[in-house]
Amino acid sequence: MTDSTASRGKFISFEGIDGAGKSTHIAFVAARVAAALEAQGKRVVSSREPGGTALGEKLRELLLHEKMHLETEALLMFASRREHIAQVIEPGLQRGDWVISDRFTDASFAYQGGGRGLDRAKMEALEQWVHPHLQPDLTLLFDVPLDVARARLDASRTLDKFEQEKTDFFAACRNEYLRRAAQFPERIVVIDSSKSIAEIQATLGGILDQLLQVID
Ligand SMILES: Nc1ncnc2c1ncn2[C@@H]1O[C@H](COP(=O)(O)OP(=O)(O)O)[C@@H](O)[C@H]1O
Ligand SMILES: Cc1cn([C@H]2C[C@H](O)[C@@H](COP(=O)(O)OP(=O)(O)O)O2)c(=O)[nH]c1=O
Repeated sequence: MTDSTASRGKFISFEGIDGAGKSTHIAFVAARVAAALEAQGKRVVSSREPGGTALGEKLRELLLHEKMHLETEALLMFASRREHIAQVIEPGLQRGDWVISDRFTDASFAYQGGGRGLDRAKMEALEQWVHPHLQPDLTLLFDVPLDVARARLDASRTLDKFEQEKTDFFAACRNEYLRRAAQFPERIVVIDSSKSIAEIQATLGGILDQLLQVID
């Protein structure tokens, strides 16, 4: 938990390697939470990283399409995040709204740390600098075997810079995500995303019911 005051909203992040099915489930979760919050006059704020603010979306465009030094990439991810926290996440949580973010810092550990090999100590320093007192209340980690993710990606869209990476890269990202899930089991819930969309939604419904009990 990030805060003990009753009126503060909750922060949920979505994570997983590209093609795991994360985007497919965000609208479902947002609608479910919004329906539960309506009676209190609270809202769901859906956002994403990199991005989520006007500046962050410009950084996203660069990050997803330009080649750059690994450390530049990590710094820009955290620059986008800093803006996102200041403009969207913290104000939303303080209003009592629930904030749902398509990716947060676990993605930097997975992609820049695991995938690209940036020293974990540097990632931890950035995390401490940018959000020393903020963590998601819940992180949903959509996990699938690499071949399943690749087949889904190839069938669904034109690939960006990250999505064009090779199997080894995604294997390292996935390992780092799973390492983080083992390190923070109270925050990160691993969802078996090789199941059908209906089965996954049933699992998500159960997880949300538990989290939503706190506002009943
Ligand atoms: N559980 C699932 N079973 C079958 N196909 C899925 C499942 N989840 C997602 N997909 C499909 O896989 C593709 C990639 O899903 P998406 O949600 O965009 O992944 P991500 O956001 O994790 O990159 C989409 O075409 C989506 O419809
Ligand atoms: C937030 C974040 C994203 N990324 C990468 C992961 C994704 O490949 C990409 C964009 O994420 P995403 O929005 O999930 O892509 P899409 O809209 O195509 O589903 O940015 C990082 O490398 N580090 C980060 O810190």
